[in-house]
Amino acid sequence: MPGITLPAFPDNVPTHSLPTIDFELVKAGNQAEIDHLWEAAVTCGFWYLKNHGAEQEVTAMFDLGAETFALPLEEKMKYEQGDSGRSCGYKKIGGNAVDAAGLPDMTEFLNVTKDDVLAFPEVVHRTYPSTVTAAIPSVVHPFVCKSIEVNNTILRIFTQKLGLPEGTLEELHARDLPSGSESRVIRSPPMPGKDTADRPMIGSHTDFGSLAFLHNILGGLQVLLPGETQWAYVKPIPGHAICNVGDALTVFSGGILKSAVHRVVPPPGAQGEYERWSLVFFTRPNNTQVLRALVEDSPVIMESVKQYPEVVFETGSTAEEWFSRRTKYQRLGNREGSQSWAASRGTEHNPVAR
Ligand SMILES: O=C(O)CCC(=O)C(=O)O
Ligand SMILES: [Fe+2]
Repeated sequence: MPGITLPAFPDNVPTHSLPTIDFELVKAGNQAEIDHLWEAAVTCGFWYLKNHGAEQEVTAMFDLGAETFALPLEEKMKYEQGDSGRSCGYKKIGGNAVDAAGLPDMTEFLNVTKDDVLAFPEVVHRTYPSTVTAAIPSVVHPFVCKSIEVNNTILRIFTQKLGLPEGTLEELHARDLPSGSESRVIRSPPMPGKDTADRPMIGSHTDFGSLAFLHNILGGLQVLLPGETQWAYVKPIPGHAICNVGDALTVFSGGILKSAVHRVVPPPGAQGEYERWSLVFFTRPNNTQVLRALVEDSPVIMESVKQYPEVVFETGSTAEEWFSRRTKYQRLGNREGSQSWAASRGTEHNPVAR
């Protein structure tokens, strides 16, 4: 729970030493830091981001999450995301599978779309619990705007580094066009002494969209970096966000940007005695954008695609269809066997993304 003293992250578990990028330097155009960011994105697909300037907005979102998750389950269920493939709204603990066998997840989610927040009080996709509605202007809107600023700065750099015409990735993630971009607050109950491999709380996955701007307090996030076979934790560092590349950027870039597989397991050591909270802003492409490598727009991407003849970068899916399919088949309400898990997969099978 935010605001109380928590045990330290243990020093005897395998932990990634991810690169740390200074957002202030990146924003100011510091070439060495921009190169550092690029290196992280094309190797690990994960990095820490410091000096992002969103601390206050993050704290306010955690408070809103605590207020909302404290509502009676019956009230929260009035805003359930449902089985149609729509992500926005509430997801109860156990609503999703974490593996092909259909083991239920151990997290509750509150997903609020960028479109509903920016258009408020107009409703674009759906309504939310009263706590959220009351806080959209003062809490959710500032968090969404800060997150968009951070992620769009990164997209601008990727556009340049990929040799794409100016504005390309920013236009594919337009602030004012409908998309699956959303903020997510996550809470998991304490799980003391659980064997981590047996009991993921969020199953192994690649992110469905383009970029995640993640804030977590306790450990539990584990990443399988490209080319590695051993899971290792990402240790939360106060004031540092964790950023990662999702499937859509891997596809647009013809495999240059890496969408790494990750999962959430119970917090390690004494941290397992506590509730785990995290907050994410996901930037996802415009709904109508087809997910395919941008080969016509960049010789660098064209070359990359040629290097991976076994990988299909023509998904034949719009961003909306991709997102909806993955969301839908994770839901236990849609489960018909292990093929449902397979239907929820993105680039996890893809040797470039791994
Ligand atoms: O809670 C975390 O640390 C990660 C959550 C995550 O990977 C997701 O929601 O996609
Ligand atoms: Fe994720």
